[in-house]
Amino acid sequence: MKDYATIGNLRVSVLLQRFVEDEALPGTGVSAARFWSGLEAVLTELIPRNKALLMRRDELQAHIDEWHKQYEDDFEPEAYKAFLREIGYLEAETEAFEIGTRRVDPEIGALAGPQLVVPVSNARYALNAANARWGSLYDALYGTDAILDAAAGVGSYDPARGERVIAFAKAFLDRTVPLKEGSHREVVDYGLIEGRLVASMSDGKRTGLRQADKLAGYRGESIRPEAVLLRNNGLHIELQLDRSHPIGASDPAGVKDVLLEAALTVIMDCEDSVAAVDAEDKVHVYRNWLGLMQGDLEAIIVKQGQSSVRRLHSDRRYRSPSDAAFELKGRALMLVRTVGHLMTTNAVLTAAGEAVPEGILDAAVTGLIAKHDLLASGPLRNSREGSVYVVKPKMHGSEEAAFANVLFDRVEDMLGLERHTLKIGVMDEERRTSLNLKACLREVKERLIFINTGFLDRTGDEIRTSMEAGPMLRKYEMKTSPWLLAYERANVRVGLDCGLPGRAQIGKGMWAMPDRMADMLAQKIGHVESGASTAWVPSPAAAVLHALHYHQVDVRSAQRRIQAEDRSCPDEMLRLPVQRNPAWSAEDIQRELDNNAQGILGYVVRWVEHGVGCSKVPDIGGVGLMEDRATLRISSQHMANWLRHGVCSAEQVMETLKRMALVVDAQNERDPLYRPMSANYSQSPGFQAACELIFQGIEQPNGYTEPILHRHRIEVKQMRPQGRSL
Ligand SMILES: CC(=O)SCCNC(=O)CCNC(=O)[C@H](O)C(C)(C)COP(=O)(O)OP(=O)(O)OC[C@H]1O[C@@H](n2cnc3c(N)ncnc32)[C@H](O)[C@@H]1OP(=O)(O)O
Ligand SMILES: O=CC(=O)O
Ligand SMILES: [Mg+2]
Repeated sequence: MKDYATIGNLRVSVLLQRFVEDEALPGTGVSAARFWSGLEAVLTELIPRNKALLMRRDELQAHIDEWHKQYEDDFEPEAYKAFLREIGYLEAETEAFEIGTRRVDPEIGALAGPQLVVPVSNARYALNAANARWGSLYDALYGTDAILDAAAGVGSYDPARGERVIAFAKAFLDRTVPLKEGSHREVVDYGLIEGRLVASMSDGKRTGLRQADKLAGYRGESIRPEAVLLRNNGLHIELQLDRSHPIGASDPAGVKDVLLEAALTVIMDCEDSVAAVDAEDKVHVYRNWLGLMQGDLEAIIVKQGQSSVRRLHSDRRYRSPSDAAFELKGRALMLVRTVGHLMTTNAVLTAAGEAVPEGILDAAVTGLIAKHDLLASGPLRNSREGSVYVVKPKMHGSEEAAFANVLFDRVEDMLGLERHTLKIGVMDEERRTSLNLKACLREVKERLIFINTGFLDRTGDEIRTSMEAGPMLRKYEMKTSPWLLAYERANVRVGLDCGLPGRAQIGKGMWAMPDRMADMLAQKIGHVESGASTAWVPSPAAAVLHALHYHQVDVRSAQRRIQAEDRSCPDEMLRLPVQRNPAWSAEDIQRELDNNAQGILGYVVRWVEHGVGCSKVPDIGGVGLMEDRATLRISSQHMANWLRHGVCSAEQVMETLKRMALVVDAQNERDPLYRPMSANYSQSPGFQAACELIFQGIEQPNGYTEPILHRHRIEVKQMRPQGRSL
């Protein structure tokens, strides 16, 4: 087969071989022979174990399906618990322990702030995300609906809107870095004298900061600085001063912007927000990660006819109040999310011609690439502590966490890395992990750097696990249902009990309405109050706005309060989100189906036909929702569940899909590469994939969408090799 090279007993796609040998290996001190023989050894050892873990998932699901076929949701909680224990779904209680992770960067261990997620396949967005460590508060407020109508932020500058933005920003300064007297609104000049901030007021008086130690530094001349650096709850705020700038000129103190330290960390995602189905796609994803780790990734940006090159930002230079030069990181600390244990990739084949577990290949190649950062081969550092931060999704229970730990051990050995260099962020997003979280964390306790409530996958798993118990609640009711609230609380509790603060993040999930920033400002503070040291945001502007929450709430104090209160009740997680005796009207049912179908089609058609792994898709109310594979898992499993329990018929689902396909076609009509699904439903790969996800939803392993999406995307790529990929 000409596309594959035989290396030892493996057959490696030539695209991958060339990438690894010509681009990734040079400079790492790892030879090609060592890499490939190491990979072969890891695969030989771990493939059987990986397969056994997947079989165990199916076995447990089959037991649970049987139980519900017998009892539906009519059983005593204790009997259900005993059953889950008996089949090994619920693991034995874990003795108290604390994690022992060492060499973590402050962004993970010491600081609390937003975590941005980005599909690493899109270099333009990935660079933007890495640079979102710092973001303009003025832009985030002006360009979104955070404080004013979003529509008004488009077009030429609106001074009235600008004034509201500035007033908001100065009120924020008054709350977080207040002056001894008066307001930042009244300041006409900022300067430093003898290491202290001096604010001259419009009435001629001078004042300083109420807490002098909130001054962190400055840039320019101390008496006439171009930037004043402040710090609150560990996060920096830069007042940018420039009277020659149009905004600075109209500001009494010459403030042209307030820059916030925003995305402390960013997850470069190789998983649910990307569509990578073959060696070509995998190499594209790996190449961008390499560019980030070597510091030379570039993207050409064309805006309003002007072309520019986007690169990683340098570190930021300041002088301290006592006049010593220092730098702050200019980029978010980068983590990489690899895939889970389920999928295989034909980028590498075993001697028997089998595709290998994609998660194993990801661990080896992303780890190899990160060695460039560890060896400081490029101009910019990611981890100053010499760690590689890997986020591991979709693990079920402690045996799968233990498997990840062994995999990381083996990859460290093959790459010549010190033990526990590869850190792990555990996505708490499958029911078997949530219920046994402590046991899972114990398996990775020397390398754990985060837990995160991935509530989207978790909801999909909740639906699939209890599929046979009855019809599920409507989708919008899930977010406030008892199991989910218990899961969110238990996660924080376990994180605190296992000593994560100081060593690892306790993280919360994604804000999935990227255009609804006012709602995010109002609601996402709840994440910080609930003890999370980070939470996911979908865009740089959202990172800036979410950073405001960490100025408002001191996370460590919130965590101490939570530890003292102990309101978590893990057994509540076992309350099934089943709607007993549903009394939904025909309109309610149709609305739910319409909404799910629109989201599924809008996302799937772009995934399968264009290789776009994350999209903003309007729901039936017109609200743009971030859709990725996890949200697709929820919608498709939900429809499969209602079909299974006769809430709707197959004909109704098909009618709904065809009607919604017209809506999605209309939404995409300006895209010249888009092929309408309604032109020929039976020939539309997107439409067919959507149908399979619903009508064959119950047969999908744990309700995952990857197998169907991959199969259809591969077919499309074979038919139309020119199809775009992001
Ligand atoms: C359940 C889970 O697993 S959640 C985790 C996976 N999900 C994600 O990673 C979501 C990440 N977010 C995204 O991919 C995008 O924001 C989407 C798809 C939701 C919306 O994308 P778009 O419709 O293109 O956004 P929109 O047009 O509003 O904004 C585009 C601009 O914002 C920037 N942007 C948007 N999202 C991001 C991001 N996550 N990181 C960096 N920059 C971003 C783009 O770079 C672009 O700016 P540019 O022109 O200067 O390059
Ligand atoms: O990965 C995140 C989720 O919510 O799922
Ligand atoms: Mg997920």
